[in-house]
Amino acid sequence: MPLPLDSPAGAPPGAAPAPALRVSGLRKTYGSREVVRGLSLTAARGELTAVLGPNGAGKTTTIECCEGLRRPDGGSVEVLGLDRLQRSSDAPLRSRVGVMLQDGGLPLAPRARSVLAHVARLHDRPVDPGELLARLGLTDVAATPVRRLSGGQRQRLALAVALVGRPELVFLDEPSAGLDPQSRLAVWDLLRELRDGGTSLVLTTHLMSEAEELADHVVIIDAGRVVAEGTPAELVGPPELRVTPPPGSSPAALAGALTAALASDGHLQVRVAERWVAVATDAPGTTGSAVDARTLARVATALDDAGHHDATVAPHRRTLEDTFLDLTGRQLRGEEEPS
Ligand SMILES: Nc1ncnc2c1ncn2[C@@H]1O[C@H](COP(=O)(O)OP(=O)(O)OP(=O)(O)O)[C@@H](O)[C@H]1O
Repeated sequence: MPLPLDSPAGAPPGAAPAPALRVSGLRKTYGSREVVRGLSLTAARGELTAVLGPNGAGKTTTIECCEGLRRPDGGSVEVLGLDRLQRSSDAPLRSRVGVMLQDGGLPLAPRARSVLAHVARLHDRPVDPGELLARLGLTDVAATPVRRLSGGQRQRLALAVALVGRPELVFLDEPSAGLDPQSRLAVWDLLRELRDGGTSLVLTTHLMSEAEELADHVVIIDAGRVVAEGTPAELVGPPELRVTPPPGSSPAALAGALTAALASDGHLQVRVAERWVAVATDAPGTTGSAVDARTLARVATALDDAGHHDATVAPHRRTLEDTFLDLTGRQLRGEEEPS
């Protein structure tokens, strides 16, 4: 059932509005520990921006500074063109920005329907609460007190609360954490629909699949700093072949042979990893997720010519996980990926 979630309230007419969010040189210290260390990012209007990073990277702290819930120790935060650090911005932003907190932040005693209806009444042009509950699969528990809802149901109610005022910009902190795969896909569909209707969304996640599936722009953070940003395709890079030497042989010798044999092709890059050699191609037209047949044939011939008949060659579709590993030497994931 499509919901009239598009055309956010109060979107300014005319050209070139300020970005949805602009963070510059953000710093936040807890005690003597600086957990956000000069972080800068921009989220464009009408796009879904994902702030991706491992547990403890500083995602929640950053987003809470953007929501006005935490005061940074340094830097600036501009939300929909307004200085978020000025108290005078609180009132104008309240109706234009939706916030979904990581722990839900919901009152526990009232029924789910009453919570949403109450928030709807605070807005000029709310989405119909009943439709929103239905869309998020909460109709059956509409009369249930919040304290009796499951974790996933509370999570979806918190999302409904963030969306009911038809905000121009929505901040979502780990929106699909704790959801079963079916609910997660329903939430993803809703977020895509909002984005397609012109709403700006900024979400934090440590699920690389969530960032890859949903985001127009991904900002990867680690230890309080931005380590890379771009579209998922830019960050993931071209597809590659993984050439693995037989057990006991080092990939370095294989990489040397492949580098020499493929040097004449400026589109092929050879990179040695711990257990394999990666060959990537950025030849024009390589936009798919698989290495083309010509590159595969070139690599096979190069291996034969160099006498490495026992190496195995397999295509590898890179993910943001690979990018994070390349950048930091560590794994990104800490939670199960959706099936
Ligand atoms: N109120 C606080 N007081 C002290 N330390 C804090 C506080 N809030 C967060 N931290 C610490 O700051 C660091 C960054 O936390 P933050 O919650 O911002 O990271 P995160 O990337 O959102 O992690 P997660 O994915 O686990 O939520 C962590 O080491 C955390 O323990």
